[in-house]
Amino acid sequence: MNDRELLELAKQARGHAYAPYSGFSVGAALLCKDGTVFTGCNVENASYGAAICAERNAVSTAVAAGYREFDAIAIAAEGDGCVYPCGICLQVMNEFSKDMRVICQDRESWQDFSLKELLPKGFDSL
Ligand SMILES: O=c1ccn([C@H]2C[C@H](O)[C@@H](CO)O2)c(=O)[nH]1
Ligand SMILES: [Zn+2]
Repeated sequence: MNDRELLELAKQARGHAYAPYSGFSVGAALLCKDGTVFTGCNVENASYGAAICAERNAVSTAVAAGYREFDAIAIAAEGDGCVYPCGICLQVMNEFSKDMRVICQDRESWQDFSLKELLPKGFDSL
């Protein structure tokens, strides 16, 4: 699974987004170290604070299936330009795979970051 293919799965997942309040649909595709892929979309709620981002949805789905080691996550958001994961999602990724990569759609292409680059000093109580 290369970055382009992973991003394509993120775009497909974006089609399932439930975002009637923000109107901002996001999809994510999470590549596990063994090659398994989990996807997620943002799911909003009438109680706005109950919304979950696409990235955390994908990570939670993977963890619930017994996967905790991730290689990369691709993110496809609405509109033009690069959308980076929010701080909470970065922190959640940091919990499981500090060395993972973050691939953000940017128009017809993408940008590739390390998680460390986007969250240089994540909280860790261990
Ligand atoms: O990286 C991001 C940024 C935002 N959102 C969602 C949360 C909310 O539903 C909507 C607007 O912030 O987009 C994501 O899923 N991922
Ligand atoms: Zn988030």
